Amino acid sequence: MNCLYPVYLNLDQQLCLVVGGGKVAERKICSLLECGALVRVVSPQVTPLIEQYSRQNKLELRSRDYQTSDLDGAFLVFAATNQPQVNQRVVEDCRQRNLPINVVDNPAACNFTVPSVIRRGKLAIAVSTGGASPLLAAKIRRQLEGHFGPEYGDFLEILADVRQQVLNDVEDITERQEIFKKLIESDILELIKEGKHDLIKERIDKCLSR
Ligand SMILES: C[C@@]1(CC(=O)O)C2=NC(=C\c3[nH]c(c(CCC(=O)O)c3CC(=O)O)Cc3[nH]c(c(CC(=O)O)c3CCC(=O)O)/C=C3\N/C(=C\2)[C@@H](CCC(=O)O)[C@]3(C)CC(=O)O)/[C@H]1CCC(=O)O
Ligand SMILES: NC(=O)c1ccc[n+]([C@@H]2O[C@H](COP(=O)([O-])OP(=O)(O)OC[C@H]3O[C@@H](n4cnc5c(N)ncnc54)[C@H](O)[C@@H]3O)[C@@H](O)[C@H]2O)c1
Repeated sequence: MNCLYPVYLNLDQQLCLVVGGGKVAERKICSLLECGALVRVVSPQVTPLIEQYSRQNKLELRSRDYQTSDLDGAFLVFAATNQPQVNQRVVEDCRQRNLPINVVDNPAACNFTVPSVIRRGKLAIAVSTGGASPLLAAKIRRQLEGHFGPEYGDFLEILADVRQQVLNDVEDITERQEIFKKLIESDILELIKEGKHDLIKERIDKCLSR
């Protein structure tokens, strides 16, 4: 198999279809909702959480077996039933319509897979093992969680603000790059971690001084 091509999708208001309503479907649904997707679930049975989200209108639930027309309007599709022949039918329907398909029981039939993800604000580190061992992906994710603490989220907020300011105010690209480099090499991350917020402004000003 070729190596997989990593991308980060903007799913805001995009319709994603999840076929199946068990615990694996629930995991995919939760991560889709977190990213602002519109979620349609087709499944005769669902977990209590999916049931609750349906009652709260957080997703559209079709409480029956999958049919091809459920794909109408979908941007991404997940086949997450415990019935291999149903999952296979969803795969074939998606191939016909040229829709991206993730199938939870057959990595070779997926044209995208879901990685294990660590998030710290705008920072998202995704781990994939190309389907070889999802459990190892999750273990590596937990190891990374220890290394990249919540301070990275705050640091990125600061960097994004200052970056905008620098893009507006500093015309010379080399000078801009030097400032960005100084910012990421500075001790601002440590200051956030140690709660020394009063020193941060001074450090930013120092990086901005020419
Ligand atoms: C990362 C994560 C994302 C997510 O799902 O959100 C994810 N699986 C997770 C957990 C997990 N999955 C499984 C177990 C039980 C232990 C075990 O069997 O190892 C656990 C552990 C648990 O449940 O805790 C079993 C399993 N998974 C797949 C198969 C089918 C097969 O291999 O044939 C089977 C066998 C089923 C069976 O036995 O029949 C297939 C896939 N699982 C993937 C992703 C894709 C490849 C990712 C990669 O490249 O690494 C891929 C190809 C398709 C896809 O689903 O996108 C999430 C961890 C999130 C986190 O904790 O951070
Ligand atoms: N990819 C992964 O991360 C991963 C992890 C563990 C297991 N798995 C695989 O995923 C499969 C699903 O696991 P689970 O624990 O969620 O299963 P589950 O038994 O909890 O749920 C199965 C769901 O499929 C639904 N379903 C059955 N027939 C259907 C149909 N015709 N149309 C629509 N929905 C239908 C059921 O209503 C039920 O909600 C397992 O069989 C296993 O092969 C994948």
